[in-house]
Amino acid sequence: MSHKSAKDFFRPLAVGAPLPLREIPARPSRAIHFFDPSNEKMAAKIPAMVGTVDVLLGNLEDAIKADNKVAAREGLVRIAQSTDFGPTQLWTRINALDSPWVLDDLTTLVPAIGDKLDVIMVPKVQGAEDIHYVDRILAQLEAKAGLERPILIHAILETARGVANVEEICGASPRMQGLSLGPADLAADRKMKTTRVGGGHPGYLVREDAPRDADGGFRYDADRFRFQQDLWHYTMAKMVDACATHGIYPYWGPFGDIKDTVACEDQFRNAFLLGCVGAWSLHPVQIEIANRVFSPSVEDIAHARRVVAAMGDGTGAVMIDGKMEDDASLKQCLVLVELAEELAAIDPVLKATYDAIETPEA
Ligand SMILES: CC(C)(COP(=O)(O)OP(=O)(O)OC[C@H]1O[C@@H](n2cnc3c(N)ncnc32)[C@H](O)[C@@H]1OP(=O)(O)O)[C@@H](O)C(=O)NCCC(=O)NCCSC(=O)C[C@H](O)C(=O)O
Ligand SMILES: [Mg+2]
Repeated sequence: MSHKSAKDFFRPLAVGAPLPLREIPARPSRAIHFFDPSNEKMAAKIPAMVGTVDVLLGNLEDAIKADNKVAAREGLVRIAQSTDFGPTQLWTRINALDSPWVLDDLTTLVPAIGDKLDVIMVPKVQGAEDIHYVDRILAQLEAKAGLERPILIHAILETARGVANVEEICGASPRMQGLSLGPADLAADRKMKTTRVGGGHPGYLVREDAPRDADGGFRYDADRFRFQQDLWHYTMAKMVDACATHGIYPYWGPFGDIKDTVACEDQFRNAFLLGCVGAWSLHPVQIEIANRVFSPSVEDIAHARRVVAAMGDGTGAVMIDGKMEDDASLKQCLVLVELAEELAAIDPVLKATYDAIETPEA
């Protein structure tokens, strides 16, 4: 595979297109809230959701009926043109690159609402070639529309080949903003034997060893603990490493069991702890879960600030509550403190909560 030279990497791909960004801005994106712009009831709710969610995403791909594809695209244009999004980002998910709709998605959206669109989510990305294709078209459309800032690209990791190529996907363009894990399509593509959208499976487990009976034989029929395992751990960790390597952002995707808010919270928290910055919300009830889970807790910030204060110039080692802290744990604490600062800048309630934490003297 041929790579661009370093000097060409940050050149615009079309004459007149905006300069690519050298750093992807760390904008809060705890919940990427999906809505169907062709669904009038849903669409009517969007203006009032501005400011309550970090990202509103007009979905054009799966979950939109084929007969409604054009209405969804036109609905998104209408909503974007008539709404002031304030601090909330506007994203869209375009149709798959091999679908009959994607070219019209791009050629309609960029001229009409390119100045309002922050990120375009591209589904079923297989390799760098898919990103290169969208990258060039976006540059041409941006140049034609006279846009002043580049629209970023977010890829969904939802094919086995995409997972195998995750590193080259992350590094394919300076437009790459992040990746989401799409568990439903990925399960199908891998021929996993599940029927769910995210979450675990009661059959994917590890069982406690069989106890022995008095004769030393094994009692295989005894009641034994079973521990459900995480179907997604490998892929999520691989995605997080690839994103961190390339300075872009990883996200958990959807959790389809809307009523099971407890398991949704678990799924989101696993993602948060492993390095993801957000997850998708499919229903209004999932926004609060994502906003809470992907914001550092008061306890974590209180502890992190203590470590920062105790570590002074950042070198050496100290004991806090019986635990050794050094520059490696300090760096972890700074991740949380910096995230809290970014979130406080857009969320006044969170700011008041973090401000109220007693901070130790340095
Ligand atoms: C999941 C839903 C179909 C549920 O809709 P519904 O049955 O209408 O739910 P409720 O009756 O509880 O709704 C209550 C009210 O809230 C409004 N509503 C519902 N969802 C949304 C929303 N996302 N945004 C805004 N408003 C919403 C309803 O209209 C009700 O309003 P009212 O009657 O006035 O009180 C539905 O939530 C839905 O379609 N969600 C989005 C689904 C989606 O986008 N799916 C695609 C992403 S997941 C995916 O693609 C898989 C992935 O790619 C992979 O491969 O893993
Ligand atoms: Mg999908």
